[in-house]
Amino acid sequence: MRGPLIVSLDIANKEGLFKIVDQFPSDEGMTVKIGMELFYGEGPDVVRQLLARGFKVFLDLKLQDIPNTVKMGMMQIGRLGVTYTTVHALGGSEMIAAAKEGLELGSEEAGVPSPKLLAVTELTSITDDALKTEQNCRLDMVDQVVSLAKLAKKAGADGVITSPLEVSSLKQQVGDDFLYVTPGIRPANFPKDDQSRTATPKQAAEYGSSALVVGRPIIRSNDPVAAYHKLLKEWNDAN
Ligand SMILES: O=C(O)c1cc(=O)[nH]c(=O)n1[C@@H]1O[C@H](COP(=O)(O)O)[C@@H](O)[C@H]1O
Repeated sequence: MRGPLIVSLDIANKEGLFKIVDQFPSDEGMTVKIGMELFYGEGPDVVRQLLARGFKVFLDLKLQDIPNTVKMGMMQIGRLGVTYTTVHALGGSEMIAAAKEGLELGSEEAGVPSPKLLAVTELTSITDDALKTEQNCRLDMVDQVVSLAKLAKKAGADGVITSPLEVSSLKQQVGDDFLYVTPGIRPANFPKDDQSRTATPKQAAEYGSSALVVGRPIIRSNDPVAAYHKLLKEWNDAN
């Protein structure tokens, strides 16, 4: 079975959040992603409320700092009972290993399962050109993403975040025993917004994505539940 279609709830406050969330049945084990906008405004209580309603939560704060600071931050995240969380792979192998250690310590202390640690490779907003001219990277996008994914895997991450466009190379070069979670998902005819490396749910399935992350095409829709089910069907029905 295919992994989840994770709905990214990039919304400013609890009122706006629950206006959308309450339209979805919470008994389907659906996974929702909370990012920095909501978390900085509302704090960890909003995560607890979503968990209490039966949602699985992906807490996406993309930590990147020295290893000890990340470890201590991840201990706090580990206590919450979320299913996934993120670091930037560019923080390095020691930082990724420290993040994993922090998650395990925090979750063990709280008696909840340890969240899966996903390392962000190159953001899906980064173009091939920006990789070369702004990051001064010698590698092509695919090779850079593969290199970061290998580093993240060796350091103990459970998977990476990347665009669907790199997934088939990742599966060949990094292996099937690793999660490839892909944002940058756009239905045909939906604007790219600030995303650069995009694909439809069907294309992402064909490339071999483990799970999708979709925000604006669902939450900005007039009917978020219908938009979710349409994309979910496209994801589940693809070969
Ligand atoms: O870590 C992420 O989730 C992430 C990584 C990345 O490279 N690109 C990316 O878009 N995301 C997140 O995925 C979501 C995509 O939202 P939409 O572009 O609205 O579908 C946002 O919450 C981003 O923060």
